[in-house]
Amino acid sequence: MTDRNISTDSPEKRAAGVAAAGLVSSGMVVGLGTGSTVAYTIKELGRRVKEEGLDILGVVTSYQSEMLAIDAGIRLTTLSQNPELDIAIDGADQIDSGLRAIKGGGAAHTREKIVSMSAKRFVVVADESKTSTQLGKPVPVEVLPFAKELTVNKIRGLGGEPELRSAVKKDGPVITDNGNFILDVDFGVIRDPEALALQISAIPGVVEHGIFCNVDELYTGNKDGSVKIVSSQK
Ligand SMILES: O=C[C@H](O)[C@H](O)[C@H](O)COP(=O)(O)O
Repeated sequence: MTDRNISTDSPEKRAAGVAAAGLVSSGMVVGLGTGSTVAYTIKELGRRVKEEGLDILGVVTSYQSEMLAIDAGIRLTTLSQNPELDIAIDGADQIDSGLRAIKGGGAAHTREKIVSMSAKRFVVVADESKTSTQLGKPVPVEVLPFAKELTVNKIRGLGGEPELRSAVKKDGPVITDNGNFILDVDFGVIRDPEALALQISAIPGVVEHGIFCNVDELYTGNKDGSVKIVSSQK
């Protein structure tokens, strides 16, 4: 389990998050992801708004990124007002050598996917621990509470072992920002992420899963402050 605390300092996450903020310039509409790595991007964008007069609009992906962006002084807009974003920047829980990612460790992947798919360019920021040759972490799947039993059975039919995500400081399940449940599904090593993504999406009651096949660039931060940039071959 990675540290999700946005107050704990991490040089690797900071290096990646701050470097990716450098892709943003005045006039852009920017998708602001969720989590402890992109929190550095949001804070850096806020610093540039205050100190350099950077003029941007942000579209948030969760209550967490909304609160951070407001604290940072970033003006916000909505997808209804700005359906096409110039760039979206976000973290990941795992990312493979083909830039396929698993997201949703913070249960925000549904809005994150909508925002990333609305952007001309989708950049993931991560520390080295997130990179892997193949995906194999549990896949978060947001499901309608009404459909829990059906989705659990159908996911088992795909070879996955689902576990209802429990809340830490509340009795019972995690309730997402959209009012739904999260199933964390262990599929073992995922040999064909694109195919699995389509199969999960086809289950009635699934709102969205955490497999992302639309990453354009990956910024990986290292402890020495250096950042490795990899672009998709698409
Ligand atoms: O739901 C949460 C998101 O997908 C996060 O972007 C992901 O879990 C990575 O978070 P962190 O940067 O804190 O590891």
